[in-house]
Amino acid sequence: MTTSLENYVLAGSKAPEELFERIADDLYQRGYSVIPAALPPALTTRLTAYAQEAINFDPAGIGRAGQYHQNEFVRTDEICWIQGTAAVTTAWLNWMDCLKAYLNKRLFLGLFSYESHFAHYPPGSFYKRHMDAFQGESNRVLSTVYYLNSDWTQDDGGELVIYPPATPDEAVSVTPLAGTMVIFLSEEFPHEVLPARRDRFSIAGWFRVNSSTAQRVDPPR
Ligand SMILES: O=C(O)CCC(=O)C(=O)O
Ligand SMILES: [Fe+2]
Repeated sequence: MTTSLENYVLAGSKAPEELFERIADDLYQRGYSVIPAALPPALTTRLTAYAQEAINFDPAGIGRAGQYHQNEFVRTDEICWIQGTAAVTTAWLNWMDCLKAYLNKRLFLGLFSYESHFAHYPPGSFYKRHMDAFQGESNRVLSTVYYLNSDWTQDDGGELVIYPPATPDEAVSVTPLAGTMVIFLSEEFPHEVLPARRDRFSIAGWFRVNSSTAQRVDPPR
């Protein structure tokens, strides 16, 4: 009998405490974490197939609601926001929700919601060096990237390069191989995506704190 993916993440097993602890520890010590084979392999396989076969992508833009625009000098990927309407995306959101609960308990981060999108970088695409959030301007606290590319080799390019603020010369380069998860403090780490020679698939996401005010209510995505 096959267990459904929702059950796997919701009830089939406990949250992977050891893994979550390692992420919490990395974030506390140095502000970022790179974890190979992070999710259950069956879930990674399903997410990979879903990204490559089941969704329609739109060109990505930059900036927030009012100032949103497309700029192909900065980024040339295409994206699709995740709503959790399929079993496989529900399982993804459940896993990230478990991580959110753990990080809140362990590091008192006060994370409130999580938003994420699939991304597709066709060959030659890139995302120039940027920050995901600027101090005081955004409620994005943690950035996450999860890769969905089987058999990715160094010759395929498409590395994520993150620049630790204390040691900008010691850039960290991550191969976007399926199963690798990267998490970093959104306001601290400039980063970029180098051009890839193959189609490159991933899920980019952000944990946010609640910044609802009397004027504006933060929608949980
Ligand atoms: O795909 C990646 O490696 C990073 C993507 C990214 O930086 C973003 O979407 O903001
Ligand atoms: Fe980014």
